[in-house]
Amino acid sequence: MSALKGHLEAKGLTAGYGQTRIIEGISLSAPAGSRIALLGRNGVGKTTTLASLVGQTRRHAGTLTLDGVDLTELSASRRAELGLGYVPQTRDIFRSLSVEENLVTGLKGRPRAALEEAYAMFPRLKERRRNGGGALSGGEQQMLSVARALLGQPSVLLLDEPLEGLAPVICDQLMQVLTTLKMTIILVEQQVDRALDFAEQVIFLERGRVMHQGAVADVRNDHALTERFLGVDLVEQTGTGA
Ligand SMILES: Nc1ncnc2c1ncn2[C@@H]1O[C@H](COP(=O)(O)OP(=O)(O)OP(=O)(O)O)[C@@H](O)[C@H]1O
Repeated sequence: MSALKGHLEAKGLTAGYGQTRIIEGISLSAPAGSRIALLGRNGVGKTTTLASLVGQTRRHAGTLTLDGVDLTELSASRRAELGLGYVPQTRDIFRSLSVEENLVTGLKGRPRAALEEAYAMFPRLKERRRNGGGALSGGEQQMLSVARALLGQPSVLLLDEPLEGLAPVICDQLMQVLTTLKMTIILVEQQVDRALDFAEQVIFLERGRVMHQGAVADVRNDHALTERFLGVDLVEQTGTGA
């Protein structure tokens, strides 16, 4: 059996939109199979970081490798083919296509029978497979967006605020599914508690830079860290303190 793939390594990534640099010198290492929460206050560059990893921003400096393969100069579509899966904050599903047609766009040449993987993961999508993407609830749209990314069999999955606007029970279901996945996952999420329950490592961003990378366990107990980078005292907020 081959070793687990999905070791993503960024070094000194500086990128933005046009001439504007939003992230500066981002270095991060996501070992194969690791789960990383990318956190920070609004506007610090979390979305831009994910978009830069998948090749959707303008790069000014830095390098990116996946399992030693240099992705730096590769297009977004080539990066996707090589294993980067992306679920953007906008859940970019096709509203005029049915659920099943949306899923088919994620197959990337795989046989249609692979759709059953998506339906097994999210039975709700099977029930709704003939419905238009635009007729789905927010939770169903998010399931569709995640399922479509997974059909491409990525070795790294980048998720941008997947829980935004979803009811708590749907958040529970989605996180439950994500927990079963055997791949590298980088999660941007405003629901910090859920992100920390899910991840092993945390990266804090501030003004487009990585300010801290460490184990979740250390972050949970460090009031100063969470207060500084998130503006919340997690220990107080969740009542898990002394
Ligand atoms: N397409 C764009 N063109 C120009 N500037 C942009 C664009 N998208 C984002 N920005 C700017 O980049 C900065 C970082 O935004 P980004 O969305 O990456 O942060 P974020 O940490 O994900 O924020 P949030 O938590 O609010 O989603 C912001 O100042 C934002 O205005």
